[in-house]
Amino acid sequence: MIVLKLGGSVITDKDRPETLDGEALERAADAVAAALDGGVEDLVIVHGGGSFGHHNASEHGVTTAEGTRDAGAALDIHGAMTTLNRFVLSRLLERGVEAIPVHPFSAGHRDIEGDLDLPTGQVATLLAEGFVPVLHGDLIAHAGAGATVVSGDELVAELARDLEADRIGLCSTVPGVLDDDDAVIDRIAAYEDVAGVLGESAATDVTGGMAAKVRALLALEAEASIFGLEDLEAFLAGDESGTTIDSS
Ligand SMILES: Nc1ncnc2c1ncn2[C@@H]1O[C@H](COP(=O)(O)OP(=O)(O)OP(=O)(O)O)[C@@H](O)[C@H]1O
Ligand SMILES: C=C(C)CCOP(=O)(O)O
Repeated sequence: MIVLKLGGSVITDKDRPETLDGEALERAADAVAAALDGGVEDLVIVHGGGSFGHHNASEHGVTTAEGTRDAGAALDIHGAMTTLNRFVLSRLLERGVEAIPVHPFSAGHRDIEGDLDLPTGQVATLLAEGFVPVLHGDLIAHAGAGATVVSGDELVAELARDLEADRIGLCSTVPGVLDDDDAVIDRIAAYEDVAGVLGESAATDVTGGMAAKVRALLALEAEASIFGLEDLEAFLAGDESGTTIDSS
């Protein structure tokens, strides 16, 4: 079973509010369709927000920790994400991928500590029935805070743990985690080893950029990869690509 995140920075133009990167999304959808034709069976896709969601959340002052109790603001942020989700689904459906949306806002919650609880029975059942579930970064009910943002990276980690994923990949706009000289770091085993080079996203982003990604993946028992769009096909074919995160 593969859990794949299509980063919002890849499939949108993250600097322009609510703008797709149509060409990149088509390339990603082509790679997914080719992998399924080539024998990949169980695939869960999660996509991020990019220029959908982050701008709206930022305008309303909402992050993964700062919530809102304003239903209008909540709908604005969630609505931007479901709009992007429809675009992603339509590109996959056009290619014969049996893609089905799963909206985290209607499924999960955070407790008072901010810990995420995401039921995955519906995802497992959709997989068993031959569908490709497509989740997305979203808002989520948060005890004591109203509704906060849940990033696609957190969802990937939760799904990978619960469904015991064999492979975990984050496709982003960079070819991997980069060092001070912009070279791809092959392997990361501990946060302290790379803390100095990890930063936020260069664009508007409320979920912590590369630093949050590495943290979320290091908390997993299984290995995970961070790579660019040019390596998506290779990752889906089983190759090692970009940066491998492995804390074991
Ligand atoms: N050491 C680093 N190596 C690579 N990228 C880094 C590093 N430090 C910070 N970054 C930033 O992190 C960004 C990737 O994180 P970002 O959260 O934007 O990606 P994404 O998951 O693809 O998008 P989204 O969060 O919208 O889904 C890069 O574009 C870069 O600006
Ligand atoms: C900003 C929202 C609503 C979701 C962000 O998800 P991410 O792009 O995976 O961090």
